[in-house]
This record gives sequence, structure tokens and C-alpha cells, in this order.
Amino acid sequence: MELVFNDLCVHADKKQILNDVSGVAYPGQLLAIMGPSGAGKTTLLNAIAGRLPVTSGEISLDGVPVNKAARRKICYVLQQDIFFPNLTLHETLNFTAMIRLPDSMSRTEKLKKVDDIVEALDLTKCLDTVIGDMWIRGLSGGEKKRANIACELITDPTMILLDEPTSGLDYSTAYSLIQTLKVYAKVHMKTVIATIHQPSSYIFYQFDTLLLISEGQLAYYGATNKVTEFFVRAEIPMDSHYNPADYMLEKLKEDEKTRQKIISTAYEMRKDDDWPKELQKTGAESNIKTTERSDKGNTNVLKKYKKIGSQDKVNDEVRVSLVNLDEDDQEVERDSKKTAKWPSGFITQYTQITIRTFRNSKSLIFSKLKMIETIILCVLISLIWFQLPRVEETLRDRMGVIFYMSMHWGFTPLFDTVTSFPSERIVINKERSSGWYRLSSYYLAKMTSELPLILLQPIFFITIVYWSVGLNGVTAFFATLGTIFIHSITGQSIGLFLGIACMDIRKAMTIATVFIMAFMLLGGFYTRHLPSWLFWVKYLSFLHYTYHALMLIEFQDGPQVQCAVQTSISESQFYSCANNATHIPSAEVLQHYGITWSYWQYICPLFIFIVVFRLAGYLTLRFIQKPH
Ligand SMILES: Nc1ncnc2c1ncn2[C@@H]1O[C@H](COP(=O)(O)OP(=O)(O)OP(=O)(O)O)[C@@H](O)[C@H]1O
Repeated sequence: MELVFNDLCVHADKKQILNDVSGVAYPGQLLAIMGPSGAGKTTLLNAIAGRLPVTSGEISLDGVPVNKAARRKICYVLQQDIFFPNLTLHETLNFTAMIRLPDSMSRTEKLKKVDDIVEALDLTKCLDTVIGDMWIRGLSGGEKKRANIACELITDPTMILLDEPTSGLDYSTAYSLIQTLKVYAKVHMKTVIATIHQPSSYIFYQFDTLLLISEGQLAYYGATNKVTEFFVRAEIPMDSHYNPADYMLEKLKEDEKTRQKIISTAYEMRKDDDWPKELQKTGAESNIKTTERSDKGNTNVLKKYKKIGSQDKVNDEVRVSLVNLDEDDQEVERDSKKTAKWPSGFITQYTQITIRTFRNSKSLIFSKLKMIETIILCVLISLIWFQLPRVEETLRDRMGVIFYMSMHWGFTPLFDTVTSFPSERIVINKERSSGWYRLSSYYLAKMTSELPLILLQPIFFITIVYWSVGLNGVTAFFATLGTIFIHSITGQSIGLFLGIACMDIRKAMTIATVFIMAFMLLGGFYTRHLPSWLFWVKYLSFLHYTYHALMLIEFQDGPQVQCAVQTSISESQFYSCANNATHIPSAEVLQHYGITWSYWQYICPLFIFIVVFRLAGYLTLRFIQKPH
């Protein structure tokens, strides 16, 4: 596809970043966007990709003004290589193919597509290597960059935009990457545009066309091999031994006079015969032209153009045409929304994201360190409270075990999730802003894929601790396990919300710690006599409900607690023991500790916590933490 951008102006914060930048990118060719740092290269790429609003000017693909539907054929390779580090390249590419290719393609066809891209980008050798990051060794810088490009090429875009694809690569890797892109563009007739920073002269001449910008203004547009002639024309001829890329940037930064010479020569070039035909027309004419070409159904407007007499009329008609262009654009958008808003269906997206999140979280939640932590805690608790006798003297120890279980299995999933979300935020934002999947399928997949991992953890712990301490029988064991499951899901839901709301691990951890400490202190475990004005706070603590539910399970149907031996200096707090009974009835123990509700009255608030925090997390992601 031929991309034409004419007289593009972009403003941000009332500052003009691009000023009348024009150029054409042809199919099968590589266009380099160069310029000193801060010249506006990334801004131009963002404007072409539709990620930044354009103040004025026009962008068209094959003569049709770009709209949302056309932009789906453009892929954008970001400067940073953003991936899940624990997945292998094969897993990453397969996921991308499954989710970004339409459901109408079979699994075999999608996998074939992956194989083709892998071969074209020479990635076969590292398919089973994990992507890696600064802590995990994985793909090399060049391989990661190719992987990044491969993820975009899978959708078979007609145009590829790359932001500094060679940054951070050594010369030979950068050269081989540009070579690969050149061959790919030629063979598949793709249009490739890349911003590039100080390339070597070999790399520089791999590009067919060059667009040079300085402080947002066009400093050169034309064939790469004609740039030396251009500098002769600007009366600053290049020394032959110089790398042209270095020379151009040096001259643009030398002084304002030299820069102005280059800019004015570039403006003179616009009048040359070999200046692209697509860019030769005035803004008004070009608007009419593109409308004529694009708007097949808009015959009324076309008829009006034929009647144009004066320039004023032209301008009026242009305004009409722009309104109609807008309407046309909206119509295309409406149509495309109806047909294919997302590349794949909800079920495909949900299944694929679930598998990926499961694979990625598995290593985080089930690390060796976690296993060691659980074993040490089990041994420690068993040693402290091994086979507790069911007597009045050890009642507080029994409560201690129950309190510890509820605290540990509420806070572990809470902290695991608080830390997991901000670290995957960058990947999710990249994928969401490129429209890979629905937020709802991601969110549902995230909630369900981590569930088995979070629930598996307490099984081992509870089974060992429950029987080694000697808590209430078999039925109560399963009831305890079920309650701990609900409790862990509550902790996970709160952690997920905090992670989403903060999007920053340190901030999220601080808030989570304050949250937990406050609920522990105010939940009524450490003090039985809270100030009356703080009494209500315990009802906000999910620990309060779980702890009371577990106490109920432990004492309601269990064997009675034996009274302590009475002495003259100690008197039992329990009425039955003080009145010479040998055992304390369960109801009295529960009454003594303020457990007056039924089991389900304690459990229902946990379900409310789950629903409220999960919903809040979704709404925060949808309306507040949107990708930029
Ligand atoms: N949102 C914004 N508000 C204000 N100024 C902005 C904004 N975005 C970009 N700029 C400014 O616009 C100019 C061009 O930025 P851009 O990132 O496009 O430059 P660049 O040529 O890609 O630079 P580099 O090579 O250093 O990446 C810079 O001076 C930058 O500070």
C-alpha cells in the first residue's frame, strides 16, 4: 500500500511538534525517518499509526484517507520489546497467532503462519528459549527485536511501522535486521517505515527513501542515494569520507543558519519535477481528490465538485467534503465495528489468555522459594502446637492456630496478586492499545487462570497443620479447607484491585500493608475492647468473617473442651467450669468469644467482598487505567 502524508501538523500541550511534514512510503520499499533527538520522529510515526491526533494535514493509504478500518492493516513495532519473560518464543508466537488471527482460520493454518514468520525472520534456532528479562537469561537483544517484529507480522499487515528497531543492537545484528526487513518488504510488497538513530553508512543505504526532520520541520524527503546531491544544492557539500547519516545530523545541529539553509532547500524541493506527484497538489485540491477517490457512494459531493467555479467555492466545497469524509469515516467505522471489532472471538481470547496467564503465573506462584516457605511454616507450627489437648488451658493456642491460618491464607494470595498485576501491566497495555483482545476476556481469564494455582497452595499447608495440631474431625477439616478457599479468593480479589488501582508495585505493597495492618488491629483479634466509635471497622475486615467462621467450625460440633483444674487463686472464665462442670459446652465457648452468627452469615460477606473488589478492578481498568 502506498502511504501519503501531506502537510502534517501535530500539536501537544499548545506546542507545535510537527510542522507541514510530507512524504510518501511505497510498497516493497523501506522509508527511514531520521533527525536529531527530539526532532519529532516518534511523533510522526505515532501520527501515521493514528495514536496521536493530527491538527491539520492528511494521511491516505492508496489514495483513501485512513480510517480505523485501514489502520488495522498497519502494524506498529514499539521501541521497547515488551513480553512476558517466563514464556518461550514459541509460546509467545503461538499465543499471538491464536488471538490475532481470525477464528475463520484453522489452528493448523495459524501455526503454519507462525512457522512462515519464524523462517522469514530467522528465529528457528531460539524457538524454545524463554524470552527473558534482566533477571532471567533468555533471547538476545537482536532475537528479542525480531520476536517483537514477528508478533506484529503474524497479522500480515500491509504496512509496518518501526520505532528505532536497531536501538541497543550491535552493528552486525542491526545490519542483519534491516536486511531481513528489506527482503521481507520486497518479497511480500510491504511498506516499511522506520525511525532510525545514527545508522552506519551501510545500514543507511539499505533504505530506499529518507525523510529527515529537524525541530518538527521537513529537512529532506527523497531517495536515500540522492541526499549528497541535496546537500550540494544546500551549499553545504558532504565530505566523501563522511557517513552521510552522521553528517546530516551534525549539520542540522551545527547552528541555526545552517539548519535554516537545509530547511529552505527542502521547501524548494517541493517545486521540483521529481517531487512526488501525490504531494504536489495544494491542500484544498488534494482533499477533493482523495474524497473523489475514496467516496464511491458519495456521488452528491462529487457532482458538487464539477460545478466549482471560484476559489471561495472550492474552499466551501472542501469544507463540505471534509464533513462528508468524517461521515464516511464514521460509516466505515460503524461497519467495521459490526463486522470485526476484534480479530478473534470471546471464547478464543478467553481460552488463549487463560493458558498464557496460567503458564506465566505458574512459575511465580509455584516457585521453589514458595515451597520452602510452606514447608518451614508447616514444620514450625507442628512443633509449636503438636497435638494440642482439648482443654480450657490451651483454648487460646487453638484460637492462635485458627487466627494464623486465616491470616496467612488471606494475605499470601493478596500479596501474590498485588505484585503480579503491576509487572504485567506494560504487556497488557501494549496489547490493549493495539486492540488484540477485549478487556472482559482478559479480566475473566486473569481471574480464573490463577484460581487453581492460588487454591492449590493451602491444600498442602492445611492438611499438614490441621492433623498435626489435632483440630476438630474429618467433616470440620473439609469445611475448614472450603472456608480457606473462599478466604483466599477474597484476598486475591482485594490484591487484584489494589494492583490495578496502583499499577506500581511499591505503591501497591505499601497500601496493601497499611490495609492489612489496619484490619488486623481493628478486626478485634488483639483487643476485645475497641473504642465504641471504631467498633464498626471490624465489619470491613474480611479476616474478621473468616476467623469467626473457622472458630465456629472448630467448636460447634466438636468434642467438648475439658475444664481446667480449679485452684483457690484461679477461677475459670466459663460459667460451667466455675460451677463444677467437667466440660464446657460448645455454645458457651462460642458465646464467650462473641461468635453469635451462623456459618453462612459469616461467609456471605466474603462473597460480597469478592464481587465488589473484582467489579471495582474491572471498572478501574476500563475507565481509569486505560492504555495510552
Ligand atoms: N505530549 C507532549 N507534550 C509536550 N511535548 C511533547 C509531547 N510529546 C512529545 N513532545 C516533544 O516533542 C518533541 C518531539 O518528540 P519525539 O518523541 O517525537 O522526538 P524524537 O525525534 O522521536 O526523539 P528521540 O530520537 O529522542 O526519541 C520533543 O521535544 C518532545 O519533548
